[in-house]
Amino acid sequence: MKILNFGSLNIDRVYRVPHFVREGETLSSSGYDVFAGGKGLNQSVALAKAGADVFHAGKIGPEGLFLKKELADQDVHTTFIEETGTVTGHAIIQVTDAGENSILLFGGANKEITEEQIHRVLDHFEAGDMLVMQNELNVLETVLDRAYEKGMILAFNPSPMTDQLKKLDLKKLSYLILNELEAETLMKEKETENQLMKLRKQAPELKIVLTLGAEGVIYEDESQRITQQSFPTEVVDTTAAGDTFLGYFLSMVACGKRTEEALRMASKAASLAISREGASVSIPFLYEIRED
Ligand SMILES: Nc1ncnc2c1ncn2[C@@H]1O[C@H](COP(=O)(O)OP(=O)(O)OP(=O)(O)O)[C@@H](O)[C@H]1O
Repeated sequence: MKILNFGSLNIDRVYRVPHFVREGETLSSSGYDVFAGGKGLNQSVALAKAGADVFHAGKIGPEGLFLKKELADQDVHTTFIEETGTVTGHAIIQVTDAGENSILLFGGANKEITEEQIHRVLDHFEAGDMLVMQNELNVLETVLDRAYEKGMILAFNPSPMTDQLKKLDLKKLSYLILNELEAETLMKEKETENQLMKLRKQAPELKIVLTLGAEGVIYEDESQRITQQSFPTEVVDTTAAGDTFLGYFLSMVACGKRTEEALRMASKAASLAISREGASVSIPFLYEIRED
């Protein structure tokens, strides 16, 4: 099965800080690094490192060419990444000594995807292929609709969460992969059980993957619920924990693994990513998480 990830490509500028900058405060950073990032890029890297045949579609500006190379180096197909004259999407990331992160995003070229590009890309995919999307492009619904019409399997990660997503038709999706905060905002509901109930009511056949940070993950479809505990680790940098989880989970699903196994592998991979600094560079390879 081919996986198309129509997603964001960002330059991550990571600053190490004692605490997040407060209103009116000028704070010195004790460290600075530049990484390839963006939820889209991270998820493509995770999918590829987990062994999937993944094609990334998106847009970059002139200073973002290295992002394409980084993806190609990880065996992600990059022919559907187009170049434009505007600034590449980028993120200013603060990472505290406690491993927490806060992120300021500028969409740049990620917000310039055209209808023509969508057509050009989707022409190369067919029924049974998987589409993965996050919420960092300007064209979410158009891509989802076209891919749905083609009979592709739709996996969506409502991140970052916006009001527009509350109107999304969840019935078209096969997989909804989200964290606690996203579930709370999307369903306007604090309790996990109520969130799941509301989601199921809106989309009875949806496969829900609700990640709960250190508490693990709940998977639910129309016939079963599976819970998977997280693998305890030293928290160094939580950036890309969710992206690592998603990439590993979907890659395992795409290659026919049982859901329990996919959840376990994804949790292990996310735990390892958290124990390392950075975003895409922290995502482990399959051999690192294979069980003896
Ligand atoms: N402290 C932790 N220890 C071990 N595993 C963790 C921890 N935090 C997260 N994980 C693993 O990563 C998965 C995804 O985490 P989480 O629910 O925080 O996603 P997220 O909020 O999308 O992540 P992020 O935005 O930080 O990338 C969890 O289901 C769990 O398996």
